[in-house]
Amino acid sequence: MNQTLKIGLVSISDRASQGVYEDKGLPALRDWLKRTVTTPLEFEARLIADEQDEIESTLIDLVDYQGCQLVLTTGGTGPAPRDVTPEATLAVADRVMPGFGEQMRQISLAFVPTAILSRQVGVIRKQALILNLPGQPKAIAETLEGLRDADGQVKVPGIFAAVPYCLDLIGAPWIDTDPAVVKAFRPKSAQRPA
Ligand SMILES: Nc1ncnc2c1ncn2[C@@H]1O[C@H](COP(=O)(O)OP(=O)(O)OP(=O)(O)O)[C@@H](O)[C@H]1O
Ligand SMILES: Nc1nc2c(c(=O)[nH]1)N[C@H]1C(S)=C(S)[C@@H](COP(=O)(O)O)O[C@H]1N2
Repeated sequence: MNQTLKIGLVSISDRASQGVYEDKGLPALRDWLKRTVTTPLEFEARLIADEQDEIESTLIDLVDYQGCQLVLTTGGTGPAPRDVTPEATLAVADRVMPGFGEQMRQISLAFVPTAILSRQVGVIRKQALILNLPGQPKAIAETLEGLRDADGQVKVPGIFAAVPYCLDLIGAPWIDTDPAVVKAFRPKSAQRPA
């Protein structure tokens, strides 16, 4: 039996948190994960404003008190004065994982030239991997899943391909993915017999 992976989902948006528009971040994150991860999942979701203190306390609560092993944020990664998600994420980090931000910007350039405006970061805090995704709801699937050509061949791998092995290395529960969405990559030595 696979253990349940506990995932924190954080939508960071001034307007969605005030009810000016409907939040599409949390449903997009939840739907994508449900159709991709084939092992048991449990979610803790939060919708908050672009306030650095609130983002930091939410991340600390999800990791330290709720026991999440993976936390995905959406929103607040751009250059506008109220975009402070990367600062809050770095403030609670034990270690930075620069490859995630680099790869997300690389993937996103295949979709929009403004990809370089996202300052998104990936970090580890205690037992958890925390990843910032851009706020555009469509950017969630784009960055996690990557880009395919018309024949369905992967042109740019999404970052989620590296998440299962990263979770193994930090002691989180084993997860499997549907290869039709994302093929998880693990080195041979880390694979389980089929
Ligand atoms: N949680 C969300 N739900 C629905 N749409 C969103 C959400 N977050 C962002 N968007 C959409 O993506 C666009 C770009 O996102 P961005 O994070 O830059 O928003 P913003 O301009 O900082 O505003 P806000 O923080 O009020 O959402 C927004 O203008 C909005 O159309
Ligand atoms: N995959 C993807 N990445 C993207 C985008 C997008 O639409 N798709 N939008 C870009 C834009 S326009 C901005 S300003 C930055 C930061 O967005 P955020 O402030 O909503 O996090 O993400 C960028 N990265």
